[in-house]
Amino acid sequence: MRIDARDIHVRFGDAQVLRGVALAVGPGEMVGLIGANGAGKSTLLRVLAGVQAPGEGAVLYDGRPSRAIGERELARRVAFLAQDGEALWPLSVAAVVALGRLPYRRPFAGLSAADRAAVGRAMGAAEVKPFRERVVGTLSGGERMRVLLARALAVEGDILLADEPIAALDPLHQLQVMALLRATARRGAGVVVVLHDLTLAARFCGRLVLLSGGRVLADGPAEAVLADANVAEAYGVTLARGERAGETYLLPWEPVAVGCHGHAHIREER
Ligand SMILES: Nc1ncnc2c1ncn2[C@@H]1O[C@H](COP(=O)(O)OP(=O)(O)OP(=O)(O)O)[C@@H](O)[C@H]1O
Repeated sequence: MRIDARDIHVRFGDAQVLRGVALAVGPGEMVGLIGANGAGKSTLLRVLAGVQAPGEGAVLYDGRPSRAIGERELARRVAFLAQDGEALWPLSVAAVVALGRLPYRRPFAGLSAADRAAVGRAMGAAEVKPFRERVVGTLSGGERMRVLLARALAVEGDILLADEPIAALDPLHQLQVMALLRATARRGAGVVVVLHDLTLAARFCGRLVLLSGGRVLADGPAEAVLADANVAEAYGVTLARGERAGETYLLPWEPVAVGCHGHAHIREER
């Protein structure tokens, strides 16, 4: 499925959060959505998921608006992992992951064999099987995040929208979840993942979309999107860059100096 957001405007009260954002994602694409705190990444993801209506603009799913597809069909095709899924419910891990199959189930019907297989695959991929019987509210933050990821994977949709899925994870699980998302894209899903880690964004995402000031400041391969000028404008920092085995790593280094006219400029390396 192709998801195509056109000229999206979102305003909350006086704050214009998105102003004319366009983003189209096709099957097999792994897109990293990046930008500073408050740049509008979660808002855009919610718009793509169909849970936040834009003030202006439209989101098309294979050329059709969500109302032409229907809520249930959309929920089967577009999986959404929200940022602050607190999930302190008194439910077992397996029951939470099974919620990902709700769009497939008939009212009051249990899990079908296909549902159980999808739940098993998702729990295996997100490595939550060891605590499948635990109550989800008793898990650590990172464990819980992997359970919510498993719930989104269990949907086995055409599109996976994941809002900061690695923010609470230890280094090994960060790498594993990024690899898992990339594998999901390689199997044909369109994946959009919100990230703050620019190294992992650059390494794992074939395409980055950088939001700043409510607009798309840059959209393309990591080398181009993470050019010094874009990073300075979007984040107000310089990056230190290094290379390992042909891949670049990037560290936030220092705030950009602000010139006398209020223009940010990057301090020369000494
Ligand atoms: N329901 C709302 N009501 C009012 N303001 C909102 C609402 N939702 C978001 N905002 C504001 O819109 C802006 C964008 O929020 P959003 O969550 O999309 O940012 P983000 O890029 O995901 O940020 P972060 O990196 O901090 O998660 C923020 O300034 C936020 O305070």
